[in-house]
Amino acid sequence: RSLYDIRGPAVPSRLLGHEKMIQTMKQVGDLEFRWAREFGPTWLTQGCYGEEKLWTADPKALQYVFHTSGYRFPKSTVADEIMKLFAGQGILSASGDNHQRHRKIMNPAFSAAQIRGFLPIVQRSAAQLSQKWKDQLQSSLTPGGEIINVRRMLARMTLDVIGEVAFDDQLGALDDKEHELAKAFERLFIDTLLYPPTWDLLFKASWRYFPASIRSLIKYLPTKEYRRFRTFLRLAFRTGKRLIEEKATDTEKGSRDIMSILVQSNLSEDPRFRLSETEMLSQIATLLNAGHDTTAYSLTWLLYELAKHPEDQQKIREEIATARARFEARHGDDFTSADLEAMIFMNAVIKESLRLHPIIPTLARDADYDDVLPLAVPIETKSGNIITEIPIPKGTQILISISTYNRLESVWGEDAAEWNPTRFLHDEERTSVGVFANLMTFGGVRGCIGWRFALLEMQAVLVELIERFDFQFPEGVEIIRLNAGIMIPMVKGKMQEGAQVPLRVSLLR
Ligand code: HEM
Repeated sequence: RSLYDIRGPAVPSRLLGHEKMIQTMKQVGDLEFRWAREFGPTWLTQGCYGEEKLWTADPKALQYVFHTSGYRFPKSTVADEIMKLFAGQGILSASGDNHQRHRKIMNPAFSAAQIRGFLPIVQRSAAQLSQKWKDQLQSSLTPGGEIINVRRMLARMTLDVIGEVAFDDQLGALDDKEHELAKAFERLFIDTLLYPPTWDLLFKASWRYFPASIRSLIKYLPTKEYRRFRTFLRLAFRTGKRLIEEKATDTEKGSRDIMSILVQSNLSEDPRFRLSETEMLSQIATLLNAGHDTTAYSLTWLLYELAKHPEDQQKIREEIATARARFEARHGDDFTSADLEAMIFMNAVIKESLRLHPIIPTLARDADYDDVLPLAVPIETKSGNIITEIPIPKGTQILISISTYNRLESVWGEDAAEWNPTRFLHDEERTSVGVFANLMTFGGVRGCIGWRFALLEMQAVLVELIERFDFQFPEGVEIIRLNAGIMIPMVKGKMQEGAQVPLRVSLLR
């Protein structure tokens, strides 16, 4: 027990350690923020069966785990198996050389030039969403706008967008209230990962002791959580099969969608390293999943913050108006990605929202070797020593608290817990585009492959919505942030209604 000297909160249960309290905490970050204040940005908790779990939000430790050490910190067994449950055998759950093989085949589809080409698709879908809200508001008899759960239509819009950019397919989720795939996504993580029962905590903690052959049976468990994952993946694979078949018969288009490039990239690969059919289907499930809900939730948090800060909303509107005037003089079709990039204040707002609301608040990694974790912020151990590095034996479970890192005063200043987009206007490094990659995913060998696209989508959708609508935060509503692996916004007291952010939306033009 080499970590015994690291301080951490008192253990509430010998069997469950801190696991139950962490999984049932009222809001994302509540416990971590408190523990980071008490122990510094690195501390120790106990998992089930007395396992040690090292938590860190330390900048140097994060840099080491995600960047310097390459593949030495693979995803934890539980994270890995959960990814398999909702995304099959794709890039999300591949590790080491296998991950490199997946990434090499996928990379060409995510180049900056390729992504820029998707802007008109995003702009079209954003305009379609905005038309829907406009119709609703124009037919409404309520003066002063309508209360709209912005999360719902944003999720449908981003699903349509990923359908078109990834597969050149019209999924039609915005137009169809009963859309099968959109509905299957709606509560997926709430039904499967939010507030896991005690038996499931104990069960998951045992996975790391099972051989892979036994773990491959997890998906067949007859409980409602695992059944839900199963039916979802079956639907995603069915959709994937349809998309692949349509692609096989549709030879004329010379499509530039992500999947077509991926297929070409796979075919030009040495046959020994090509993706198999199951891996290809898994990649489709992955793109459908990672490529839409993440952006939809991030956009939802953005509108939430802008509704709470009308002065910043107005500033963005003015920035867009100035850019629009310039652009009209130029007689372009619509804003280009360079125009979106040049909206300095809007981009600062996007960064600030991603910082305060990282939709993947924690990442779980295991040390694959005996190692030494370096720290930027020294911590005091139980025995009273001040240390700047922690020796960690192979197998150590490490939880990276992104939500805590994003609010560390040592990194962000005294107002780290507060909304202040101007923090990103001050220095060169913080205003650069690369900061987005860091804020979303920390980069490294397995950083988010879709961050450039997500950013483009957030920029284009925000421009469309802020130009046309005013967003206000309704009185008497409190939004809470729940952790279902992904951070879900819900209305306090109305959790049974699922993910939502209701805002008062009114039409500007
Ligand atoms: C605001 C939106 C997004 C956020 C916050 C986000 C966040 C993340 C994070 C934190 C990871 C790392 C997960 C881990 O290490 O366990 C990741 C990986 C990934 N993301 Fe995103 N993502 C977003 C949008 C997208 C989009 C739009 C796509 C696809 C079009 C995408 C595809 C992926 C893929 C394929 C991976 C796995 C990469 C790998 O393992 O090499 N993401 N994302």
